[in-house]
Amino acid sequence: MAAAQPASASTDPLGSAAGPVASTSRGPTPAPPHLKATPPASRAGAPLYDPDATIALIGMRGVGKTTLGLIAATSLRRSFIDADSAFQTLHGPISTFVNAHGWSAFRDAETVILKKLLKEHPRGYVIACGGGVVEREENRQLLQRFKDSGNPIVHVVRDKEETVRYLVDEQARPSWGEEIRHVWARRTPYFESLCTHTIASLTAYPPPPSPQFLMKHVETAFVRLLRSIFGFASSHVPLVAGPRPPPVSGPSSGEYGGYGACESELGRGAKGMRTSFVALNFPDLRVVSAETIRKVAGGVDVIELRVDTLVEVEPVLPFSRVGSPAAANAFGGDAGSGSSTPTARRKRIPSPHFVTLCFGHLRRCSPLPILFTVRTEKQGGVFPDPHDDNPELMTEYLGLVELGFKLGAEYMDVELALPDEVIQRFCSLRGAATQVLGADHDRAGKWQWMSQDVLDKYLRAARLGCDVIKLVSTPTTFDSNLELLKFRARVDALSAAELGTDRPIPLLAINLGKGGQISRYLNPVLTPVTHPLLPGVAAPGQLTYAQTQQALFLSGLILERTFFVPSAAVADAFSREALALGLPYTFLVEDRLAMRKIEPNFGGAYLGFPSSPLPISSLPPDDEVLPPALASGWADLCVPASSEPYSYDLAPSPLGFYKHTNVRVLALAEVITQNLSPINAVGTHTCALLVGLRRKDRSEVVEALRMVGARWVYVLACESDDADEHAAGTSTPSMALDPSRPASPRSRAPSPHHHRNGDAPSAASTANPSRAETPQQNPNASSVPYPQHAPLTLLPIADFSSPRLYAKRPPTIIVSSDDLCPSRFPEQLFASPTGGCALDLSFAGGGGAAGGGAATPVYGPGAAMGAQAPSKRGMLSHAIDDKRARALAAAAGVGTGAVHLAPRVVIDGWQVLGARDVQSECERQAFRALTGRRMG
Ligand SMILES: Nc1ncnc2c1ncn2[C@@H]1O[C@H](COP(=O)(O)OP(=O)(O)O)[C@@H](O)[C@H]1O
Ligand SMILES: O=C(O)C1=C[C@@H](OP(=O)(O)O)[C@@H](O)[C@H](O)C1
Repeated sequence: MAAAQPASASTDPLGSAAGPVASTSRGPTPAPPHLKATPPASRAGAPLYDPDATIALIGMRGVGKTTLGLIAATSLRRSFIDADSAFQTLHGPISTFVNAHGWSAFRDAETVILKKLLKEHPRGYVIACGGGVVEREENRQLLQRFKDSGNPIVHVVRDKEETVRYLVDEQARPSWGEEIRHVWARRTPYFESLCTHTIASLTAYPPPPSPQFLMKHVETAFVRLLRSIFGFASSHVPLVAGPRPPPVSGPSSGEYGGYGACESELGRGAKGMRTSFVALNFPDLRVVSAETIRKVAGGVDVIELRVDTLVEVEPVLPFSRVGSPAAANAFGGDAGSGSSTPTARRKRIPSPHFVTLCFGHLRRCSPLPILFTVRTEKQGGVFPDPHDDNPELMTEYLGLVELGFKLGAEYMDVELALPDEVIQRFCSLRGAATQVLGADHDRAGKWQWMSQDVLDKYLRAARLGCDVIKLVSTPTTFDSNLELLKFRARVDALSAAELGTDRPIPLLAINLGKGGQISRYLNPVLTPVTHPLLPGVAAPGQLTYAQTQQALFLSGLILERTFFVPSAAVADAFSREALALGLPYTFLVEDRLAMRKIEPNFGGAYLGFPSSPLPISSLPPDDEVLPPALASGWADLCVPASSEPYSYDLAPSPLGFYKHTNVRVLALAEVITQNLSPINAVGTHTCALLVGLRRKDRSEVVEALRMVGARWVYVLACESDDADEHAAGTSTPSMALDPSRPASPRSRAPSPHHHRNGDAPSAASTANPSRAETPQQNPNASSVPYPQHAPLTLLPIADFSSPRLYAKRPPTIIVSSDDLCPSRFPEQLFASPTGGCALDLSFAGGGGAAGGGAATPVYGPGAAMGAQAPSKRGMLSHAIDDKRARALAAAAGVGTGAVHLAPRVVIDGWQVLGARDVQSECERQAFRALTGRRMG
């Protein structure tokens, strides 16, 4: 196989030949000659891809293209083709073919197949290409044309060492007859330049109890990326008052209950419109624990990945100048200076591979949207300033910024010092997935906030298409902070004609340093904050989230609130959390709803375990009932309906109206999603079984299953509800719950008084995700993910032996309670070869099983509180234990005994969850719904 040459290292990552780029130091400059002029960028929001466009996956051997391709196809409800399998169908095993005919013949045949696949399946498919497909110029051209005709190409990236280890052990694929690292080095530039998107294929860490969950996090991240680039969902945070986009949700997205951000429709009342992000400046994110990331992100809406502060360490090759002064420098002075031989050195600029893995790790650890920032030195960052006489550095810089778009960062920082054309070009890359935050920093303290110059900066950024504008100055006097406030008022008063855009562009404006701290906490849009666990502040004057909240409280901009919770344990855990976040909130265990009448600072009430939820028929008629409560018929959380941003002059309305929801429905959906392995991602064939549930549990679980996207639900020995009666009355064997038909007789549109201050109607904005899906972009598309009205069909059965139960695929979701369970669970119920999620509500639970899934109460209130839910093992978990014991005994060749395995030992893909898992997730959801902040 001839070694093809990689794309020239000087190729412009924005798509044309490299050339000198104007220095960023002189502010906006004419376009560098090599950057094609682009028409003014349209605003973010429109997807760049047809909703049905076929996706191609490329990447090295063994990185997970086939595995992820299957997952994507299942989740997006498309067909999947593996190009290697297509080859084998035609020519037999690849190894045999290569051994008999050589690599060149293999590549010829591969080209024929690739051409055919890309030509014949431009829509509705996911195609995993062979790892060596980029070796041939002809194939690269085929892929380039495929990309040019509007198809996404995703580069799958896995840790280099891990992949090499895997490939060294792997015997099935034919040998290249060449060092793996050489092949890697040659192909990587091709993959990086051909792809439109990049996904980090990380392995779960710590290792999950079941191998089926090794790639659960990648599945969630990958499906999230695909859904955002096709415009099916968005995790952007509402930054200005007004209508909100539909929430992120849907099968396998793992993000039920609203946005990836901490915003929740209910909690917004207590939080107001202020948003913030935490600036992560760890040198190597890959080694930061998920727990640390969760803690530092407590309360904030967005996480910033500071790419310029990342430090990549690479091995020093034997022929490098070990021990030389240069090597010592490279180690920052603490290596190579003595007699010890250095084995690694710091790379000046992190590689795309390293940045991709850091980004993937962040995705693995947090559902929050990511702001991707490559800050240059001139703007207060660490990335060496790209100069016009250093085109290679400029190419690296622009390449790193472009990588953020490819990774699907929700927000991309683009420095306004770049020329117009470059900014517009970046804006044209964002599609629906990304918003551009144009940033400019006055490090020298020259700006006058009320000068025309500064206004012009804002107007230019708006004209170029930025979605958020960040202006940062260095104050010389305290008055500069007052000037900044006036500047904000001036911007707010701009007319559409002056702005040149159809909507206001959110402004993040702050002053640096101690003298500017007041401007930080008063800033309403995406205030950057730090955290004591970070290596240091990312910019002078940064405050912690808790400090900003305390300062806002002292300024009268956050009001004290009293919330009512069901137990002392919950009150204790929530109070500790509020204290850590600097919130002036009190949590009391009192007689629930009655308190809202007499407590002047009433912020909300949660009626979780051991309280009982309220039937919605008992709620005051003018209160608003949100979909999870409306559909299930039960409400377990309420907050004042008023959603004004809180302020000293806007009193809360304790005697006003209230909004009610059911956080248990959200928690059930979350627990089920997090505990289904990727291969069981909910699809058209997913079957669920409900056994022995009381009316309330049953209706909550059914609603959660509908949110998750389940289609077929068997119901055995459950208390009936209206739906059953309806089904019995019409003697239909199954009953499709039309999402447009409320499951409860109580159905009303929220009354107008709930939507003061230009807020979107909350029922619409928290509408059940399956209803809120918006695949309308192309109603004629042959395969549109997540049909808007995908019905959930209830299939009543009389007992476990009902032939109906075995007519379709075996259930992969089983929810049971011993209360009404008629008999023992037969083993054949667990026939799903890929296991499933067993939720036994009569079982306390082992604290979640999905390796870091949301149901794992290793942190937060669930862990602290220790649920007082049922302590015995329920019949469902017993049955799975017995099945495992029999399987183990059979494998060991001995008779079965009463072997009971620890709940976290999973040998067959079945994840057993209990009441405690649901309860701790309920509490996380409740904290978020009450306070508007995610727990840290
Ligand atoms: N991120 C990952 N974590 C754990 N295992 C992985 C990961 N990516 C791939 N694998 C495993 O490596 C093997 C090769 O994956 P595969 O999808 O066939 O790769 P490719 O199609 O890119 O050659 C499979 O057994 C897969 O489960
Ligand atoms: O790297 C390569 O040259 C190859 C990779 C394989 O695809 P996968 O990456 O899917 O294993 C397969 O096409 C063939 O063995 C050649």
